[in-house]
Amino acid sequence: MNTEQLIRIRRELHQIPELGFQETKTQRYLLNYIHSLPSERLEIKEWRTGIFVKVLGNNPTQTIGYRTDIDGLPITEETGYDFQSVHDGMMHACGHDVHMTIALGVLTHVVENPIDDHVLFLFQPAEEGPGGAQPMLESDVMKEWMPDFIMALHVAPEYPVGAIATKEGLLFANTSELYIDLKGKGGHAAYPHQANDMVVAACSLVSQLQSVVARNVDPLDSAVITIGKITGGTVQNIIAEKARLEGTIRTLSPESMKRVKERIEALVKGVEVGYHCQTEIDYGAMYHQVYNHEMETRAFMNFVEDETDVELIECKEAMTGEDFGYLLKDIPGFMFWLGVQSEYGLHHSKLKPNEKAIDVAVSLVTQYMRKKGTR
Ligand SMILES: CC(=O)N[C@@H](CCC[C@H](N)C(=O)O)C(=O)O
Repeated sequence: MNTEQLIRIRRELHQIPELGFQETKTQRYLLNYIHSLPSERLEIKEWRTGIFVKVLGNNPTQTIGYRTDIDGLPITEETGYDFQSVHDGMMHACGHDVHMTIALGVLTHVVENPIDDHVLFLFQPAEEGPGGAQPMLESDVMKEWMPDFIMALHVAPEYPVGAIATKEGLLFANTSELYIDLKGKGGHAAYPHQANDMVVAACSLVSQLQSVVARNVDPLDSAVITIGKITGGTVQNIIAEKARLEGTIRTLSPESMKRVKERIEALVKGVEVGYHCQTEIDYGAMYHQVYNHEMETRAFMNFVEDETDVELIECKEAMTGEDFGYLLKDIPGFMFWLGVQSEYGLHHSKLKPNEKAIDVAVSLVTQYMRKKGTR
């Protein structure tokens, strides 16, 4: 596929972002494209709003896996692109449009120039939540088609266009969503002594939560608690009966996730007592850390350095989460960042990944697959 076709695909996908497990138009778009390829070597299985595609190898002894995520985010786009999202309040603000395009580029290449081994492509829904990797891994299709190795990439606005950044071992954090509901007693704004105000309780709790990372986590370890959304109350002159905090927790080990949660639970209990209210905590979706297999990652890094012109950056771990971590728990492989140099970062309404990175990634991934899967 040439650059022009890749960019057209990226822009078309960019226009139709959909939330996790609602990616029906995206799935249709991907299927239409995949069905346009010569079919002799292809086996295609739909899985919920995702797709498994197996490209049969010439002389297979193993299966190489490649995963892309396909969902968008609930963000109103402000890029000013003339191919802006046509779905109100939704945007590909985490680069999954670029990820899908690269996967289609690699798939096309492998169909047109088969390697010895089979290649399995996972078009995975719901990476941003509630998580598609784990159920996809547990699916019957995966039991039948389980790859021996798997790789994936994620765009990185902070790195130069087309550069690759990765490391052996821990790459992305453990994550857990965090939802806290507070229920007190509403009332007239002029009679605070007769009510239990949940806006005040929620504000206090948000401040207290900051102390967990500052005071309960070893400074040489790392953790993040971000509250991204607060809702509560009805109008300006009624004391709020209910409030809800929505956030996420990030830690560098499953053990510190447990400790951070214990501290959050203690603080929420304190608010319950202190503000005479009922509380409920829900941890929503949790993602296992992305842990790159040492040997596989080192082999890839050596390949990038010794056999390509692509810039290789040995990066630090990041507090981002990725449910690709579940796949790496069971299958040897790795993930890497692909530099797309954008002024605005991931999850920003003005994220503009540089499209020049697409060609670089398609060529790099296909070259590596060919090296791994040809005898
Ligand atoms: C790469 C990236 O941005 N991934 C997301 C994963 C979200 C996990 C879950 N919904 C959560 O918020 O904990 C991220 O926010 O890091």
